[in-house]
Amino acid sequence: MTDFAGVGVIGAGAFGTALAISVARGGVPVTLYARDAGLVFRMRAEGENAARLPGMVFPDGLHVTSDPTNLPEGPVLLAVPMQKLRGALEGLPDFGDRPLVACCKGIELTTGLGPAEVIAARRPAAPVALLTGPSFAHDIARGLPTALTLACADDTRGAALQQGLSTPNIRLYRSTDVIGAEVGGALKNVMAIACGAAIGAGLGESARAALMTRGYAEMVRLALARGARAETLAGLSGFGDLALTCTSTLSRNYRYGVSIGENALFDPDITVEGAATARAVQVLARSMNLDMPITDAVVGLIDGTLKVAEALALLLSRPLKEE
Ligand SMILES: NC(=O)C1=CN([C@@H]2O[C@H](COP(=O)(O)OP(=O)(O)OC[C@H]3O[C@@H](n4cnc5c(N)ncnc54)[C@H](OP(=O)(O)O)[C@@H]3O)[C@@H](O)[C@H]2O)C=CC1
Ligand SMILES: O=C(CO)COP(=O)(O)O
Repeated sequence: MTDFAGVGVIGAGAFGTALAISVARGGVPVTLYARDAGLVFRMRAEGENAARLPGMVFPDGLHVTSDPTNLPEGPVLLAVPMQKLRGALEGLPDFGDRPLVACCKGIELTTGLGPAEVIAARRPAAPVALLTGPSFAHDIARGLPTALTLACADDTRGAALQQGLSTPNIRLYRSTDVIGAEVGGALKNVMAIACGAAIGAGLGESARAALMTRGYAEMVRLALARGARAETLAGLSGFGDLALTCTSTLSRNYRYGVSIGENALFDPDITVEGAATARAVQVLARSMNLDMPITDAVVGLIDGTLKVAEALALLLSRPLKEE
């Protein structure tokens, strides 16, 4: 299935661990890097990542390390949260000409850049790609079928990665529209927070459908303004992930939104990419003179400057317009 000697995965969170399990099950040697040597010790002893993906037994061919120079020759997948990506790169070796594949979703708060752009800025000589689309880590690790987008500006390189990183349960579709795939993966989390808040506040399924649809319009608006293709947003990395994340209680972004709608507490240690990304997108959109009312509402909800009823009133009182 692959020409790669092996695959390295940076970040032993839920997603990095799930990807490592699936690729190794496909017969490709994988080394999973965690910065915490204690966690590496426990994962070796227990044959699983009990902290992030309990019950998912490591297959043969999956190795763990706390030394990032120990990764095999081949692509390196970066599966850390978006706002941690730049810092993670600073602590990692150069990796030469090995392809670096961003596996995170979001926009960097300090720069307005997406994950592939951050990697390209920090590692200008490396080939860069993006793996994104609708999938929960638990589904991947359980071997359930998933379809994702592998985006790479260099189509030849993208084809090799598509071939090499597809697994028995991950079917990869290829795209050269990296910006479109980045924007879709980032914005769907913002919209999932909005949908969760609506459901949590008892506004109903019709309100959720409206938010998903008008949220999709915001995704396309930002993507087109950044030079992406509209059809990318209609694919797995946009519409596909929007559909999954806005409708499933397995989504952390959605559950965070529900907690806002219910006025309930939410564990601050849980990764919720849409929160920082909503703020980053608001800044970006304003600098580009783009109208992003749902994103603005989500920022207000997260910052506590808006209650759900006030956000709703703001959205509903906007001037009527063509769809
Ligand atoms: N979970 C899912 O179902 C999916 C997640 N994703 C995306 O994957 C990305 C990661 O999410 P997920 O795995 O769920 O997050 P988790 O919260 O489960 O884990 C994040 C991991 O990143 C590690 N990390 C943070 N900073 C660094 C660093 N500087 N160097 C090395 N490792 C670091 C953390 O290590 P430590 O514990 O030491 O802090 C932790 O293991 C997100 O962008 C998310 O949107 C995409 C699809 C599905
Ligand atoms: O990206 C995901 C599904 O595609 C995971 O969503 P959450 O980060 O909201 O759990």
